Amino acid sequence: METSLNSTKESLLLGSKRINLNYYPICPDPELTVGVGRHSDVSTLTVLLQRDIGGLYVRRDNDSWIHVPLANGSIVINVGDALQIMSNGRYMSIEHCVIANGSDNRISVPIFINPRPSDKIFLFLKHCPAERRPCIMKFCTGIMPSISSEKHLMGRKTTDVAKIWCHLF
Ligand SMILES: O=C(O)CCC(=O)C(=O)O
Ligand SMILES: [Fe+2]
Repeated sequence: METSLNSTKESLLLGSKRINLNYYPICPDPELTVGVGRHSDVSTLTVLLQRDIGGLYVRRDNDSWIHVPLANGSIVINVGDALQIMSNGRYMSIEHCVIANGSDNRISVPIFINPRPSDKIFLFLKHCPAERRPCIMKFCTGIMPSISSEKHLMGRKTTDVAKIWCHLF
């Protein structure tokens, strides 16, 4: 079956891209520092390139974390908060963190693929079974970076705060 891509939807999913270059200097006592604290990305998807050093952990449940295995030349794809919102939780954003390394410098290059800041994102209703009521109906992605600041998050995920904020729209 041939399906053509709707360019309006494409820009909602992938309309803006940002690349970060992360450098984590070697740390003699990694226990005493934080590489990157636990968070989920506000993106639709994040494409992550990392050197063969390791240190990226993803959360499995309340108490356990999985060290993302390193495969030569592989990339990691993280589901972000925007996709969680648009899919009404069918695809959940993944909480992750980075632990500093005791024996080598670490470099990573995340490419964040996002809706454009001016976009309002909705869940795609036709992909939402009738029995599952939407948690977040409409959401202006321009405010996501401010939600994800520590002040507003207070230990919660961006999507949890969005459930409260969305009532303002
Ligand atoms: O350095 C990494 O592997 C991940 C960095 C990260 O999670 C981020 O920049 O959002
Ligand atoms: Fe991240």
